[in-house]
Amino acid sequence: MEKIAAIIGGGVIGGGWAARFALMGWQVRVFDPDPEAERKIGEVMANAERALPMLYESPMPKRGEITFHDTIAEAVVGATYVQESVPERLEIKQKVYAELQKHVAENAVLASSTSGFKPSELQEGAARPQQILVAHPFNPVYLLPLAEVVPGQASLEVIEKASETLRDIGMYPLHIKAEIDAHVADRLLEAVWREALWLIKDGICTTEELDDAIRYGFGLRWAQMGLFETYRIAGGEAGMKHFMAQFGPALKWPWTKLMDVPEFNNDLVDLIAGQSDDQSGHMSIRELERLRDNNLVAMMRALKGQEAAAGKLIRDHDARLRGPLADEVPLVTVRRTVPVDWVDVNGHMNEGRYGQVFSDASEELMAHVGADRAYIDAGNSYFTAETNIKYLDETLVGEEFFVETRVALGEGKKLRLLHEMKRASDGAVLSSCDQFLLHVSLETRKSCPPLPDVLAAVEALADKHAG
Ligand SMILES: NC(=O)C1=CN([C@@H]2O[C@H](COP(=O)(O)OP(=O)(O)OC[C@H]3O[C@@H](n4cnc5c(N)ncnc54)[C@H](O)[C@@H]3O)[C@@H](O)[C@H]2O)C=CC1
Ligand SMILES: C[N+](C)(C)CC(=O)CC(=O)[O-]
Repeated sequence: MEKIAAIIGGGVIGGGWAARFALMGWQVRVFDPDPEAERKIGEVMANAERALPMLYESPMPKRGEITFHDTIAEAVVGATYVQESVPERLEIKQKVYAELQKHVAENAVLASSTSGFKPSELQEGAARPQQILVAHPFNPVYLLPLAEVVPGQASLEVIEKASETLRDIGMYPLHIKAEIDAHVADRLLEAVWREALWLIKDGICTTEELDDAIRYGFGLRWAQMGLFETYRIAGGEAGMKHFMAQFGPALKWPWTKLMDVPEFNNDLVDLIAGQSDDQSGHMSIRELERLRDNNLVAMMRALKGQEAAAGKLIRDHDARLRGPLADEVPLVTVRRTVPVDWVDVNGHMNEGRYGQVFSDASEELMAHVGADRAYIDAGNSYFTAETNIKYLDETLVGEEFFVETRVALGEGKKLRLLHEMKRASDGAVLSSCDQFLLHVSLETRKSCPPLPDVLAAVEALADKHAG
């Protein structure tokens, strides 16, 4: 069944949702009265399609289309999931929900991106309050996985459907059971923001120094473990109890001004905006976005290797995206995008990564002939004895490519694979690899014939690929 999402409001956040849904294979229908909405979403999509596929080793789903519609009624046709991202004004949001509920399917999910409103405020006066909930995302929506799901009066069915949809597009639905203004994460962000405004206003540090205080230290810690696990470790062997005993009294010391808000006036705006211009004014917002996206991709890919938090989530999603190989000649064993962390000082994919690409291709082929994880765990495998890689053209960051693999020889314990790595946009051959493998027993660490089923599958492929 075609998956259809409607995006109501296509600004910074709606654009990010549209891009994530489309890149994950959903048809996306947008309503936004701004005549510039299509251009703006196009620009967000350009950044998103460069960055999001870099997170994955598996082929991405076939991209969905983004279409633009003149009314809410038209935009919600066929939608099972609607994400509202109109401005943070309660009266605008409530009007949008009244219109939505006249046209949308009764079993569709209506989710709001609101940063601060409680679901009960959105549900007030609605025809079907149980259909509405909050799914609060983080910018850039196409890369950051968290969505705070706050149900209020939403039914269990709607909560479950919303969570399932969010997981389908690679997100992490965090169910916040009680509703409060600004949910959980924005409460924390707002507290840090207020304290930061004081520090700048009082002349303690500049915007740049404050950013340094985060990005060289605790920001890195938070990205992988959050607050409480980090502080548990900081308590030493005695853990959290000792940490609290040591730092508890500081709660009463003047370490924080959080109860107090700096006066929001033009002087404060000019002070912060002026320092921010000095710090980052040499780059456009789009350039800053690309820098941010590269850093986020590299960090999340590193966490993927450690199976930590967001990294583990993406790794598991990767596994769900990976299907069996299509039975075609030649076999397409790899389809992916060159991520930022694979590029070297020459600005192209480093030669070491080609080895990884062809190793991934042969692993896929092995799984295809039955030499999969279970086969290896049972004590049999193939070892590579020789590879000859030719680098034929440059492969650049963000480029999509695929690998075609042929079995050139499949006799007894010998397996010879010919791989060709091709650019997806024009089919140009970027690299080739002639790889010779030997079947081995993992017990004796010596070569031996494959088990009969694997040998038969290898021989069948060699026949199919002959010539
Ligand atoms: N900007 C951020 O960092 C984040 C914002 N949010 C939330 O997302 C929502 C949207 O915020 P942004 O995207 O930042 O705002 P934005 O101003 O960039 O986008 C709002 C869009 O809604 C459109 N719009 C206005 N009235 C509309 C209507 N009646 N029907 C359909 N579209 C309409 C506008 O033309 C505009 O394109 C807000 O609720 C905000 O709290 C959530 C997470 C982060
Ligand atoms: C500033 N903000 C309240 C709109 C921020 C958010 O809601 C989440 C984010 O992306 O930081």
